[in-house]
Amino acid sequence: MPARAAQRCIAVLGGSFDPVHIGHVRLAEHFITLLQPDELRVIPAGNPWQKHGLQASPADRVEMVRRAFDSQKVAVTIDEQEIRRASATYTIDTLRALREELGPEISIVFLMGADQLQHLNTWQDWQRLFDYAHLCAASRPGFGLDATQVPPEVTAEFTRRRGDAEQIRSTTYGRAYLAPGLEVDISSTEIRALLQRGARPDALIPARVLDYIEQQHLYRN
Ligand SMILES: Nc1ncnc2c1ncn2[C@@H]1O[C@H](COP(=O)(O)OP(=O)(O)OP(=O)(O)O)[C@@H](O)[C@H]1O
Ligand SMILES: O=C(O)c1ccc[n+]([C@@H]2O[C@H](COP(=O)([O-])O)[C@@H](O)[C@H]2O)c1
Repeated sequence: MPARAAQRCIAVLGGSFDPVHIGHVRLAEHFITLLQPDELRVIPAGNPWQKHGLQASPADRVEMVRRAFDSQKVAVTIDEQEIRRASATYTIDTLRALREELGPEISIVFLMGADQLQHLNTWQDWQRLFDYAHLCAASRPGFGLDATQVPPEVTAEFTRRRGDAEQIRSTTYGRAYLAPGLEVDISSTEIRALLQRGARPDALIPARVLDYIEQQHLYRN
């Protein structure tokens, strides 16, 4: 199926979100500003096979994500498909399901931070991801986007497929985009450690997410 003109554009942010933080929100907002999508689809991972187990339950992660993305300029959908799927979470399965659900005339744009770009070549069927979606990656402190930090085959694929924001918005899949300039030095790992020590990382997490963490006594041990 050749890429065709897109009627609408959906930006997709997948993640463990254990817990969701301001880095995730800023990543999404960066691409919302750039691409002006019609919808942001946030997809909490069910069973992220490259991580060593998650601390919060799927239900808690879904509720935290709901709270974190409750005031965006675009429509936001929290999509629980990966949580419903029992098997390991592979993005290729998710994008295939999204394409099936949305049909051939929607631009699907999968967003990620540079840490994931740096090992994209280890993802299941990573080159086939472009058969279903565009891929956009943003910088992250400690993780650059340039060829010295990204595996050569990933850099080659992103160079070959490079598109601008308008091409990504207006075609359905197959392009790549690198966004330097996002420098939000926050990670879930750091937040879990702070919470475990009894700190209150209110500058790192949306207020309503921190309220939920406290109410539910999450990440205390
Ligand atoms: N501060 C950040 N800047 C840019 N991208 C980010 C940032 N934090 C997370 N991301 C991206 O968001 C997606 C989901 O990340 P994830 O939920 O694993 O958070 P994390 O902070 O990396 O978690 P952990 O510390 O547990 O590994 C990934 O594509 C990741 O690259
Ligand atoms: O498809 C894969 O093999 C794959 C490998 C690693 C990560 N991902 C996806 O990348 C997104 C961010 O993952 P993480 O581990 O940073 O939370 C999330 O949607 C994961 O399902 C996907």
